[in-house]
Amino acid sequence: MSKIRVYELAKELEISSKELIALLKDEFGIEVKNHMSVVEEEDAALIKELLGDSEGNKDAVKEDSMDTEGKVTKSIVDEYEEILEEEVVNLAKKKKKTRRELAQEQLEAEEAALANMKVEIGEFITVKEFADKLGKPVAEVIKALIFTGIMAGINQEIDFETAEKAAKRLEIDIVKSKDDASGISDEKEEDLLDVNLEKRPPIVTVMGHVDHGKTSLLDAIRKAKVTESEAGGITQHIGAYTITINGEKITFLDTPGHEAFTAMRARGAQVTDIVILVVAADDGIMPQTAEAINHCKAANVPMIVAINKIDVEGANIDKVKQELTEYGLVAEEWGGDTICVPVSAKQRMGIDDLLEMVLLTAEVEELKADSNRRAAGTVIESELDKGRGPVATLLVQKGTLNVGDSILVGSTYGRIRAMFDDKGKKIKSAGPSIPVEILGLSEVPQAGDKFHEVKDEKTARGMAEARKIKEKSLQQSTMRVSLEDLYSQVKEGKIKELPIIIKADVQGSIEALKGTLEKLSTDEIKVRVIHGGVGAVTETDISLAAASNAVVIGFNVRPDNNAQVLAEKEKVYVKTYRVIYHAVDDIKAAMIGMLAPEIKEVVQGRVEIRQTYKVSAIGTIAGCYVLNGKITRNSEIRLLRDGVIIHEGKLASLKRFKDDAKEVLAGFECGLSIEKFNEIKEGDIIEAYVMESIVRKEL
Ligand SMILES: Nc1nc2c(ncn2[C@@H]2O[C@H](COP(=O)(O)OP(=O)(O)OP(=O)(O)O)[C@@H](O)[C@H]2O)c(=O)[nH]1
Repeated sequence: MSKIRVYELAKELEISSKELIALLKDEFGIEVKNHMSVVEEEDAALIKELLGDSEGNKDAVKEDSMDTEGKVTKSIVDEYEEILEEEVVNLAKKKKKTRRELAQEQLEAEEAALANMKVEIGEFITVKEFADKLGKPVAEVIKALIFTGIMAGINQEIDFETAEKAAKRLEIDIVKSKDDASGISDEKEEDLLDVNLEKRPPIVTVMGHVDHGKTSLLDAIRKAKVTESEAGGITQHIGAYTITINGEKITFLDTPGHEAFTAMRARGAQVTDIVILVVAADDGIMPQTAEAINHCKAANVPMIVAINKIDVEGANIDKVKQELTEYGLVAEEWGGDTICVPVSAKQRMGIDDLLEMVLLTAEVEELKADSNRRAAGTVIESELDKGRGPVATLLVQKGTLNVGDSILVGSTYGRIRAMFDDKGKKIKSAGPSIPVEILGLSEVPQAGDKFHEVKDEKTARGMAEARKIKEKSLQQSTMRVSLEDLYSQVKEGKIKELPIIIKADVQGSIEALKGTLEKLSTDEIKVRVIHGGVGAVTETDISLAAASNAVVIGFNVRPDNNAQVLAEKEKVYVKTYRVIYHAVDDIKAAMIGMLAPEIKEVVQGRVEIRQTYKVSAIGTIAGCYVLNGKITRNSEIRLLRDGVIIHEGKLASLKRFKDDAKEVLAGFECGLSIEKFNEIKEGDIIEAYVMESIVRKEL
């Protein structure tokens, strides 16, 4: 077996023999005596590979080009060879396997270490700090950022996602650090901060149909628990309050109704632990009760039913329980698991029982939080006060919030200057489930925004600014589920369920659609109707859809104006049909990725009918006002009464004063008549639209 001498190898590797001898010993476990010792060719090749010289051009090394240490006479060389060769070879043979293995292991370990060597960074970092962490020149990092579409200066803060994209270009892996100096990380990492979980008070929202007694019940609860000394002088100060019963606290959110609840949820904030559903015993389940039930179910929040107004003549508790069963809520006393408590908000009857049930439910839910960590929670309400500046009611959900703390709230920030409790009393700190009013924010945040305590105001400001930039780009890119991309989303495993909200002109259609649609469920995707209701598609439906990532299907009804605006803002997919099987076909096709090319309807505007005249020769002529957009002579139109489609067709005439008009814009009056249709009434709305043919993208 041919061998190579240490000095020859050292020469090839462009290091000194001394260095090589040390390297052989330390890194490869090969012990050689001096520069004249021999190294087996195989080992030498491996060493060369590891040290970067794969050529292994040992022939180029000549004896007379030895390094300084190699200036020895031939006879000494021979002598050494004679004495040592056998020894070294024996040693090499003995160690050969181990050495090779060792080298191989070393190589593998290094590769693994390289693969795992990820740079940790927090949620936000300045470009300079980022470059330092990556060990790259700032200019190179800025260049990488530009390639990812971000123009950033050296001191500008970038968020983790942006950093990740830039790092990818630089072929460096980064991970979000667990110990983020800013104090904010994603929800999962947030949970890591919860070390010492203790019981916390439940947060309760009251929902129900109009006039069933939500406000009265909240009043009754508040008054029942106000101590004698407080009575009279205390008016509630903020949109949430905490009461104490049997030494235990309960926090009530004082914005009754599911609109606020769902609007918050659409913003990603779920603060309510338990919902009290108020149903008047003399009225039973009404449309908004049903809506509330569906909203709670969609949010997976436990409900307690308060059967109210039991003092009223005609109150029928059993009838309410019976009606509840139609919504899958079976009273406990009937063998189900829905707690029903008969109460009278007016007579203050049953209030204590109700509160006890709330505590019991809270117990079962095991509501916990760590009060010894930095604070986090949600904005309940906010306003700009002339004298005090931005004022916000915050619900602390984790940790303890103190006066002087710096917080990041949505895309605004501040340092808490003053803090008040629900009775307007100045306080210094607040723990989990406690609502407080705070001063000191730079701007008014939005209800539903989350807040986080951060290490200082400077960090808070930097992060708020970075969030604003991010929000802008997000606004352009957020897309909720739509039928067009349903199939690809299912295939990519992004969704496993298609929640649907159905609005129709009659209850029968809802039932029919619900049954048929839910039967379309496959192993890959479950179709689930989360809410159905009679009437136009409203803002509440859109909020629920946004909160649940649902699509809205209208049957013979249309979205009202506000709903249309909100749907556009929230990017909720709304589609209306006039034939049930068209809706079913569409969903079926979307699920298997076979949506046919369609003619898409583009709404042009809405016109309000203000007056009608009957002209015997022509029929009904309507005096109108264009509310928004425009109407054109050739528009397709549909006539809506209370959101329900009464007629679809074309215009017979469109006039401005006496003259025929091609189009009339928002803010102008016009006269019109409808082809073969005379039943126009004051207050009706005409929706003008055109059909545009769009080629659906291949799914
Ligand atoms: N007899 C009787 N009347 C009640 C009771 N609870 C509420 N009411 C009355 O019912 C009416 C409606 O009560 P509210 O508390 O305003 O109902 P609400 O659900 O808050 O109504 P909105 O805020 O309009 O949605 C009021 O006239 C109350 O006085 C009750 O237990 N018994």
